[in-house]
Amino acid sequence: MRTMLDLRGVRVWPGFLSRPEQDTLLAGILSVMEAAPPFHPVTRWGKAMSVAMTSAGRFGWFSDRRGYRYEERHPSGQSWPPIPDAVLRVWEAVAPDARAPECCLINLYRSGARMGLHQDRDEADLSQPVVSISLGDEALFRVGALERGGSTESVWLRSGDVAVIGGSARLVHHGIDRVRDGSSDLIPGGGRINLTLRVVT
Ligand SMILES: O=C(O)CCC(=O)C(=O)O
Ligand SMILES: [Fe+2]
Repeated sequence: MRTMLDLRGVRVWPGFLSRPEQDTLLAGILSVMEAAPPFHPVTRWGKAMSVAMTSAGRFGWFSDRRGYRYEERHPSGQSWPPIPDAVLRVWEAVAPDARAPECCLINLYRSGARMGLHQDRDEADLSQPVVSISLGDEALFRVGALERGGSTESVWLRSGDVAVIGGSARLVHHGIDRVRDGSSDLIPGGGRINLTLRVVT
């Protein structure tokens, strides 16, 4: 029996993936990163994000001075690589009723990277969940409310944990306050990789 935590409606399964499963996922993601190298998107305000990103799937998440959006091509001009099968299996296991994911956003947190509180709202169909897979160093994940401000709750996400941001929690504010350097040996060069699978259209 798996345990599930409920964090303001965000469902978290600690230890969802075994170490061999994490290794398989990581191998697929490292080949995506070779074909579509991570880059630091720039926000509307002209500031580069501390998290490096790339994507797999039909769409990739992108930001520059024009704002946040999904793009069909990596900045190199090439289409994004396909989402690895092992990653799709996780989506099917935790979101069996959902449509097929169209984007796997790959967030690479090297030392000092963080992600401020935000909502995932660049997708057209908000009835579809966002599935998040954590690999590598532990990260302090903060979840707030649907509205801005108010109280928040945090949990450490560890390598192999899976979270689903869906249903009534689909638009909750969330972010990564900090990552514990050296807490995992999974990622070559250290750090954390988070995958978020999304239906975009
Ligand atoms: O890194 C994480 O665990 C969260 C990532 C996230 O919220 C996002 O990519 O929108
Ligand atoms: Fe998010």
